[in-house]
Amino acid sequence: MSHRILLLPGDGIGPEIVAQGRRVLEALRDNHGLDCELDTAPIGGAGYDAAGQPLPEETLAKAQAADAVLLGAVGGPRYDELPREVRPERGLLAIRAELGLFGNLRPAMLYPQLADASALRPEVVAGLDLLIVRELTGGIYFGEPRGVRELPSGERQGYDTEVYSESEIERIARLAFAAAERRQGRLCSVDKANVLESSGLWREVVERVAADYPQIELSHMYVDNAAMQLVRAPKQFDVIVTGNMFGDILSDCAAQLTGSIGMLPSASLDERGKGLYEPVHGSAPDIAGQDKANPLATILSVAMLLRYSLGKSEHAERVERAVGQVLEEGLRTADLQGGSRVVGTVEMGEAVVGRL
Ligand SMILES: NC(=O)C1=CN([C@@H]2O[C@H](COP(=O)(O)OP(=O)(O)OC[C@H]3O[C@@H](n4cnc5c(N)ncnc54)[C@H](O)[C@@H]3O)[C@@H](O)[C@H]2O)C=CC1
Ligand SMILES: CC(C)CC(=O)C(=O)O
Ligand SMILES: [Mg+2]
Repeated sequence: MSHRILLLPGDGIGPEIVAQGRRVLEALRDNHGLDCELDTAPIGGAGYDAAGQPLPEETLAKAQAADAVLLGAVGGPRYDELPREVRPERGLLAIRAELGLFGNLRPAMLYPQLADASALRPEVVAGLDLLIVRELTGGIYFGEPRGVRELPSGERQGYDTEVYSESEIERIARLAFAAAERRQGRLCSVDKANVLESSGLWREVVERVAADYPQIELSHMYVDNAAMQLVRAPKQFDVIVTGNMFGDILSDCAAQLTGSIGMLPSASLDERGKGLYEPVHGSAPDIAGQDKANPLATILSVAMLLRYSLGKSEHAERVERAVGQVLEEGLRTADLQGGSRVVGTVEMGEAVVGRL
């Protein structure tokens, strides 16, 4: 059966890095028996330019029909003056919501070849392998009401709402407990239950779900401490489960432990395991169009796509081994310290394809 994969390059460095992800998929198709059909559609600022909406209807229809989606990144200064409803980032939030992608898996793993590139001392990060499970379609990024209102004094006030229902918390908790079962059996739930009502309920529901997973060691941590612990002693974590905004912030923080945000892939899954795959980083306008972006987070997202949505673990491992090999050979994009040769986006992609 041919797998339909939709590519959504987006904005900024998005087209450059997705082009390298595409080459990997094409090489697997042409030389390693991966039966797939690739299609492309605009999203984010590119969607706005093409169709006046950050998530054009045709793009959504293609994504719904696809077996898996690979996305680059959206956003950039060109679009910052647009009304908020049509900003590129709204297109990303909308596709996550429309596809029901509530479960965002963000592994942060240190390739041993990058021990020198980590922001932390080698002995603190050696062997680092943690997984952040971020709730992706609820919380303050989606909560209503939101907006800017005028107070009686004439002053304007901006407001957003953090909301989580029991069912939303329960399904992300189950996904995280199941992930912990397949890993080292430790789950840390991160919240701000000392202050927020929504976090109080979060903690209560996670505790309730824990009764079904007696073999998992569950702990709770406030998000401010979790940010500190991630940079103090990250290996204490196996799986972290948290809400949308806390997970967004903590995963950028975890990126630095692995050497660069250009190394972090992600999978966003629906209830049936259908998914959208994207690097954790954004559209990096500061380096867009300069052949400087690290394509490895996108290429590692291709590996996650192969594993989770296509059930092709052998192909996924082939991609991950190829990434390890180019790092072993000393190739580095400019965001990564160390190595013996700095290469651009295209050359890094070519090198991975060459090692497949
Ligand atoms: N998933 C998405 O599409 C996301 C989009 N954004 C959007 O991206 C735009 C820029 O946001 P920023 O806050 O600057 O975050 P960013 O992640 O785009 O960039 C932060 C820093 O990391 C660097 N960086 C990011 N990816 C890299 C890569 N692959 N290789 C080398 N260096 C890389 C950038 O050059 C920059 O210095 C904004 O419009 C923002 O809304 C931000 C985060 C996620
Ligand atoms: C534009 C944001 C909604 C996306 C983001 O920062 C993320 O998902 O990591
Ligand atoms: Mg983010």
